[in-house]
Amino acid sequence: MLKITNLKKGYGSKQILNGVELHVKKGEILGFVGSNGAGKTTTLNSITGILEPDEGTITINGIIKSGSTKYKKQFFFIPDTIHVFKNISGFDWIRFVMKLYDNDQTERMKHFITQFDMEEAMYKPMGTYSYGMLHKMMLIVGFTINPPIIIMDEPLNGLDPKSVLTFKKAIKLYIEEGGTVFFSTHLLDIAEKICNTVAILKDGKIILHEEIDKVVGENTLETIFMEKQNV
Ligand SMILES: Nc1ncnc2c1ncn2[C@@H]1O[C@H](COP(=O)(O)OP(=O)(O)OP(=O)(O)O)[C@@H](O)[C@H]1O
Repeated sequence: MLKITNLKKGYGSKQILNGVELHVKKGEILGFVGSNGAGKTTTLNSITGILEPDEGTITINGIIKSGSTKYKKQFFFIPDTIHVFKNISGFDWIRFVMKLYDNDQTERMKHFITQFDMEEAMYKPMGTYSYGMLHKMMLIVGFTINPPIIIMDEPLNGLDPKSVLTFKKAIKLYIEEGGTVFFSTHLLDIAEKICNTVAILKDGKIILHEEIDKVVGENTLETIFMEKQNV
């Protein structure tokens, strides 16, 4: 599904990604973890085209990363910091994104709007949304357009407990329908519950990519993570 080969990226003289190798298979709900500053956002931004890496190859569904619509339609990205058109309503914006993806799924959109308790807010300008509401709106868009892979940077930031539950249910449905999820998080307990695989980024490389059940065993993901960080 998503294949990253020898990904390298530095800022000035500081090397952040130093040969990332990762093959995310269809059906994975991958928790992408690493310490602050490990390079998770840099990796996600390299996949989604926000950043140009120094070296490496990225493909989704066999399509090599480029600025093409074909590549962009393979994923939907939910960044940590969400910038929106402040005067446009969430509803109008979702309809616009559905057109971009050639995927008019009005009934599905209504379903997720209700599930995320956003019925009232969707008709208001996005400039009035709280941080959590912006995240919910992006999740509604992602699950509505149903692309091959949804990539998210800290998607649970700002979500209330009910929305976290809705998020879990939506992911389950999306995976059953053939989707793949790649999300970065610091919430190891939640990652352990939601994800079926985990990848740890350390010193610019993936030092572990494994099924959660296999890696955790009698331990917790937190313990394994600390062990791998040599803490
Ligand atoms: N535009 C930039 N210019 C210079 N350095 C940068 C830039 N963007 C990121 N960095 C540095 O690259 C490193 C990796 O940053 P990145 O945001 O990818 O890490 P992260 O794993 O997502 O961190 P966190 O978990 O804290 O969000 C950090 O040391 C950061 O300061």
